[in-house]
Amino acid sequence: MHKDPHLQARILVEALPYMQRFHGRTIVIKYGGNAMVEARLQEQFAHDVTLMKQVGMNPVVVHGGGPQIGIMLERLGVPSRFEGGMRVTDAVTMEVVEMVLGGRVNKEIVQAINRAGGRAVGLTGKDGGLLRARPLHRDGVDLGLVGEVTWVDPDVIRLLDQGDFIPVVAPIGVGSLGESYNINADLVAGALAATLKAEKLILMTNVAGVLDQDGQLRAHLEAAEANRMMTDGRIHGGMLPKVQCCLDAVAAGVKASHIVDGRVPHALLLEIFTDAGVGTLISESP
Ligand SMILES: Nc1ncnc2c1ncn2[C@@H]1O[C@H](COP(=O)(O)OP(=O)(O)O)[C@@H](O)[C@H]1O
Ligand SMILES: CC(=O)N[C@@H](CCC(=O)OP(=O)(O)O)C(=O)O
Repeated sequence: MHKDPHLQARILVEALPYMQRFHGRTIVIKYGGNAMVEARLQEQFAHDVTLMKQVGMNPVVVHGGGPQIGIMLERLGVPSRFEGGMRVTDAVTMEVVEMVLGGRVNKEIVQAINRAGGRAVGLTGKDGGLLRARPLHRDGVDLGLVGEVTWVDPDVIRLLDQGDFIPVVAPIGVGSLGESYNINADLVAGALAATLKAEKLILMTNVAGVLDQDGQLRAHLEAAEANRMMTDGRIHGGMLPKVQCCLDAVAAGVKASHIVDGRVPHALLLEIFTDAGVGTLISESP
């Protein structure tokens, strides 16, 4: 399955203890960035998730798709803008978001995992009442149908795990009147990891991890230092919600949260099965 002999050797030597440690455990993965759009990386991701399942873990995939939504909105001539990293979502935009995320993107990932030998099932937050949501209010800005998760009903995920299926979740929530909400995928992954008391939350992105002001990768950040970096501006922009979501997850009982470089081939396997890992580990302060 994996053609890189160097990687094969490392995994053979280092993986066994991790396989034992994570057996039967839930690992929530936010899949996004280059790893999602580059065909070769997507194929590797699908193999990695399938392997995790085959050796007894319960991977749960939450996917993004911002760029794919942007392309479709442009094609349809629907203007789009972001406020504080969130796509302002009116009713027409929501229709497109639901079609692109719940349809095209979700099924592409399901198909990639199935092709790799896994059994994936695609869901949105509407399926089985998985993700209840309400409007996200931020600094008085009206974001329309952008949502935040208010309640996770994990029954459908547990059922799929027991049936040896790999759940693939599109970040769409449902309101009390059945209306749809567009939720940032990192936030959905964090909420799911917290509810499932996951062993790990892994956010795949397009940078090496959390960088210091001199561009050095921080391989490990404890909560107190992560908070300092957010306050003094070393962590800003799109990295802010990621780090906040990792901190929320560990505070809620997730053992460790990781921000990993999805541009690295087999980033997921390296993170889970090797001693060094890739990217930044965020944990509670001792
Ligand atoms: N300390 C930091 N370390 C790394 N990236 C940071 C940091 N602070 C801000 N960023 C920015 O956050 C971006 C990652 O967030 P984002 O683009 O929203 O990711 P994604 O598209 O994967 O969700 C980086 O490209 C970088 O511009
Ligand atoms: C509210 C909001 O902004 N939702 C995102 C949902 C998709 C997402 O989060 O995709 P990425 O992880 O690829 O950015 C959006 O509309 O783009």
